[in-house]
Amino acid sequence: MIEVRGLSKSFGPVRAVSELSFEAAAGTVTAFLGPNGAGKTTTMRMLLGLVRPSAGSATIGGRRYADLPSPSSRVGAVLDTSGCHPAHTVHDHLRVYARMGGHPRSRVSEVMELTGAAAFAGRRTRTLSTGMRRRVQLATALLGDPAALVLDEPANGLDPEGIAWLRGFLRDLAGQGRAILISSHVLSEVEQVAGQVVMIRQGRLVTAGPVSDLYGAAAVQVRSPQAERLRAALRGEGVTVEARHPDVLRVQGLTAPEVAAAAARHGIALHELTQERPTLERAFLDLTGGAS
Ligand SMILES: Nc1ncnc2c1ncn2[C@@H]1O[C@H](COP(=O)(O)OP(=O)(O)OP(=O)(O)O)[C@@H](O)[C@H]1O
Repeated sequence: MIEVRGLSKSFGPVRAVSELSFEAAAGTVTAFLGPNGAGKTTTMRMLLGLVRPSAGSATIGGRRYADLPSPSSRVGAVLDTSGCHPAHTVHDHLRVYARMGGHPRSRVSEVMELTGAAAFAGRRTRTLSTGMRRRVQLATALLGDPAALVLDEPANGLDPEGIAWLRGFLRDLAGQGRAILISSHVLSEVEQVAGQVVMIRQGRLVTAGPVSDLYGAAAVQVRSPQAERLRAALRGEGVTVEARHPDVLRVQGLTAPEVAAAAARHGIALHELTQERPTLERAFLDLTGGAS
């Protein structure tokens, strides 16, 4: 399990991370979300022992990175800066990292097969596309078969096919019982793969919980030729109904099935019923009650 407790980091006057606490459990993909500059990379770098916290702790399996025996067998990481020697082939690169981590040579071909990097094993790393590079980074992270993965914006630069592959891959890895923490500033990129979300803004926690909670706050859009009657039928505590058009309402505080059930009870025809997919910004606004 990946655990962050009361974690803070200041760079001079900049408070990058502020009293942050959350965990990423085994067997789950946890999305670490926040706008640019929110403190995601700094938090991940503290987890990986690359930045020293000003206060608090960041642990993997109960230990700080620096105290982990054979760290690459405990946690695999993909950071934007994870470099490859440009003249090395993919195969050479993985062999070097396997040797450094004390992992058996047989792992090299295993991780190449797992990530699809086997298809370009002989290519020099400087000639790789972004998508290929991501696969090599993931292969490197998996050399030690770690129970935890910390991936900073792993979908960055991937095309839709690459993103779809990554989703399936991360789901499989989590299904094997690993704790996976992935950062992103795009909710749609991670909502289909993550079970849990941790949202931060300006270094502070906004919310942590199941990804489905985000939709609790999301609105439902409904089109009906009897919109005014529907609006009256939906009236209730905690429900906000806003007319978008003469025949379109945006409803907050009810789920799509609840809106459909209310319409059915009153014999009101519906022509369209859509659960809005919140953008990260929208979810932030809903969750923070509109405070930005
Ligand atoms: N080494 C550093 N020195 C000074 N300030 C830093 C340093 N690293 C990060 N910061 C600052 O800390 C804050 C958080 O940055 P961080 O890179 O952790 O955010 P992020 O959520 O990963 O953003 P992004 O999505 O843009 O990658 C920013 O204000 C950034 O400018």
